[in-house]
This record gives sequence, C-alpha cells and structure tokens, in this order.
Amino acid sequence: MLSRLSPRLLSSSPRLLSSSIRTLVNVTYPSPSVAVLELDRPPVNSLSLEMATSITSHIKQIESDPQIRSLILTSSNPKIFSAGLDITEMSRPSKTRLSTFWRSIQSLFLTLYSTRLSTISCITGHSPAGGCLLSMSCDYRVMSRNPKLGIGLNETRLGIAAPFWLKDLFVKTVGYREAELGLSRGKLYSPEEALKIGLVDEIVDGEVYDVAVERAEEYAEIPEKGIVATKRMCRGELVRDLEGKIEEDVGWFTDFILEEGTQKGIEGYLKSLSKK
Ligand SMILES: CC/C=C\CC/C=C/CC(=O)SCCNC(=O)CCNC(=O)[C@H](O)C(C)(C)COP(=O)(O)OP(=O)(O)OC[C@H]1O[C@@H](n2cnc3c(N)ncnc32)[C@H](O)[C@@H]1OP(=O)(O)O
Repeated sequence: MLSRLSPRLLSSSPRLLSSSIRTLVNVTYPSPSVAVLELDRPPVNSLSLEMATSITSHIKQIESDPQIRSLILTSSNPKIFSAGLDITEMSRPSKTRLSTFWRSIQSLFLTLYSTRLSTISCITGHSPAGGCLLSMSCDYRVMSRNPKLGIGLNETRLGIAAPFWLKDLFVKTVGYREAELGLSRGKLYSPEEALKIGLVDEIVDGEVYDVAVERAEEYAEIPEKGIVATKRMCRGELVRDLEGKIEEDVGWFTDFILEEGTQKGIEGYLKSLSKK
C-alpha cells in the first residue's frame, strides 16, 4: 500500500497514515526541498528489523523525488532520539532472524550514509549506540543543549562490541584517540562534551527543530552536483569497505551475539533496564 503513495501524498495525510497502517515513521515536508523523517516507534524508537526496514524504504522513497534536496531525521519523542538497536532482537533470537535483522541495520546505515540527500540529524533526546549511529550517518548534527542527554557508543556496557564499520565511522567523526577512549568505556557524552569532540556540530537552547530546518534549507541551496560528488569522495571508502564485507560482518555479528556469555550479558542488561 505504501509504495503506491507518492511522498507528497504522505506529507498531506500523516495522521491518516499513522492511524491506518503502522509505518513506524512519519514523513512531512516543511518546505519544497526539505523532507522530515520522524522516528515514531514508542516507547524509545529502538531499531527492530521492521523499524530499520521502514526507515530505509522511506529514505529511498524520499530520495526518488528530485525536488527534495535535504532530509531531517528526528524523533516523535522529545526525550529520546533513538535508544539504539532493539535489544530484544539480540536476546535468544533464532539465527535466521538475527542475520536478517543485522542485514537490515547494515542496509539502513549504507542507505543513510550514502544518500544523495543532505541529511541533518535533529537530536532532541537521548541518542545511545544505534541512535548515535543514525546521527553520525547524517551530514550535520544539531542537538538540544539539555545536559541530562547522552550521545555515544555504549556497546561495551552491554558486553558487546561495535562492528568495524561503526568503529571506523566513530574514528572518522571524533578522531582515533577519542574514539578508542569512548568505545572502550562505552561513554555517553553530554551535548557540551559532544560538541567539543565534534560528535555534534551545534547545540541549541531553544527549538532544535527550527534550527534543523534552517540548516536543511542552507544545504538545499548548495548546487547538487558539487555537494553529492564531495559526499561520495568523503564517504565512499567506508561504504566500499562494508559492501565488500557484508557476509563476513553478518557472520561476525551472529557468532558474537549467539555466544552464551554474550546472551547472559544481554539478559542482565535488559533486566537492569526494566528494573529502573
Ligand atoms: C557483536 C556485536 C556487534 C554489534 C553490536 C551491535 C550494536 C549495538 C548497538 C545498540 O544500539 S545496542 C542498544 C544500546 N542501547 C541502550 O543501551 C539504551 C538503553 N536504554 C536506555 O538507556 C533508556 O531506556 C533510555 C535512556 C533510552 C530511555 O530511558 P527512559 O525514558 O527512562 O525509558 P526506560 O528505560 O524506562 O525504557 C522504556 C522501555 O523501553 C525499553 N528499552 C529501552 N531501550 C531499549 C532498547 N534499546 N531496546 C529494547 N527495549 C528498550 C525498556 O526496557 C523499557 O521497557 P519496559 O518493558 O520496562 O517498559
């Protein structure tokens, strides 16, 4: 049903769509060249197989409209951008589901990171692990100044490790030493700290969404050919690295997650979350 609707129609009837079919995201158009993709999977926008697949297919749909130049990624939950991967996908899963799940995450990353669209991450709330991956995959990151918020890669706290391409993305974003420190300690950075290390580009006191729209419009004014070629030059290497190792990465992920020790760690982490 979704594929028969044009992106413009999506924008005109978001309420109708979210009540009739569960797309897990809402798409709106604040101006003719800017689209907004709002993550909408309560309670915490965690990335399940269905959520990752939906985001990817909506990005592709938006991308297919030549009038759209910029995409803002944001959340319907003002306190949480995304809690990262849906941890329940990694708890006692079947090997088949786990492989498909991981492929959906790889595909989401490759689609968002290499889209021709200029992407602005509008981070109004917490953005741990997979949430930070989504943010780092964008071209520009704007975050609310709220000191209680955290952004970073906390995988080690769950007893797991970030895959090589996420580690590489982090190194490219914040530099080698900071990445090594942040990854090993599973550190979540406050907005001020994130700004200092280049994990976000701007922090905002007031309406972070308004600033994101402004930046999206600024990007949309830059001639497309040059900006797309530049993006390809900056990002091509990491895209090719992962594309050349898709199967190896799926194998590494599934083996690591299915180990009994990892499973115990994930179970303990899930329990600690629900006890809070
Ligand atoms: C070999 C390994 C290879 C690759 C590694 C894969 C890479 C993994 C990256 C990841 O993304 S792993 C996920 C990491 N995410 C987190 O650690 C975030 C955990 N969540 C939180 O810290 C908090 O929930 C929050 C700060 C995001 C929000 O706090 P709050 O508003 O107080 O909500 P609750 O904690 O009460 O959560 C509500 C509800 O949602 C459940 N939940 C939270 N996060 C997740 C999640 N990521 N996946 C699944 N479910 C999650 C939480 O358990 C609560 O459920 P209830 O049933 O108790 O209501």
